[in-house]
Amino acid sequence: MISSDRIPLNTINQREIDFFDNFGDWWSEDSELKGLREMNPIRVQYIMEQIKNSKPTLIAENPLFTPLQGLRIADIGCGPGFLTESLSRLGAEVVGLDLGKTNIAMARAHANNDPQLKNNLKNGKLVYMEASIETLLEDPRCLGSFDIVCSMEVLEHVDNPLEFVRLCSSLVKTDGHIFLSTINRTFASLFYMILMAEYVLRLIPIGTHHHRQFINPKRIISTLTTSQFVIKDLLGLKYNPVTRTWRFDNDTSVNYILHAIKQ
Ligand SMILES: C[S@@+](CC[C@H](N)C(=O)[O-])C[C@H]1O[C@@H](n2cnc3c(N)ncnc32)[C@H](O)[C@@H]1O
Ligand SMILES: [Mg+2]
Repeated sequence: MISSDRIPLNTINQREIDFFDNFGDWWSEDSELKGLREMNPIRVQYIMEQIKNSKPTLIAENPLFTPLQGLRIADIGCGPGFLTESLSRLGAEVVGLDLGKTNIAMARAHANNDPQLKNNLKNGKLVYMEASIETLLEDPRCLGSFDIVCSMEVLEHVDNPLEFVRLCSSLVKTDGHIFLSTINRTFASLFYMILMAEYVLRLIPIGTHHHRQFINPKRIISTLTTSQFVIKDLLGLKYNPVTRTWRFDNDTSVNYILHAIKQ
């Protein structure tokens, strides 16, 4: 697939997929997973700022407020489509892919409630696929075919996450972008993301995260660098449980997001 001289590692962790496929309506205000939706504005802001800073010409100048028009984006592990919908509204052609059957059904149903997104679904500018990245890559036309690949809060839920990063990176065009967000493997992430967020503040369901699956950004950076990417940015994300909002922070010891460009 990526290189014919090596056997690809399995990245699918069925237990994780089943876990995320059983949360009812993630879009609801009372969803136990509403924290992910609350994270969406800062991700969209990050993606737009990073693209503008590194390649202003990618942002289309047009009167329809669709600055991502003309770009092809893959959102891997899209859940019920929080980021996917935003990118579609901004004018991109987006493929949202997730192995959760209920998540993909929820994503399609939610998009069908909005006239613009419904139209995008109808004309194939917004596509949801119940599939793994491995399945997507079985179509050789997908290799190097996306301007932007995003995978947000997924790496800590797959097996062999660095293989998953390599698979994501193989979808990106030369000069294209990859955006990844996940959780660092530190004492701080054990304290904040598991003890505090799951057990004390009950911000996310107990059992959502496993510390051994958290990843140091250096490992992702090194994988991307050996896959011909130049790292453009690595930034921490901090959550305020009182205002229920996220902000950027230089501290990457818990949540972080990164951006790289393929050479
Ligand atoms: C924490 S959720 C993140 C959802 C979305 N990216 C967001 O941030 O709003 C993780 C998602 O990854 C999906 N997932 C986990 N492993 C996957 C895999 N190997 N292939 C596709 N999707 C996967 C799960 O089904 C789940 O929807
Ligand atoms: Mg997570």
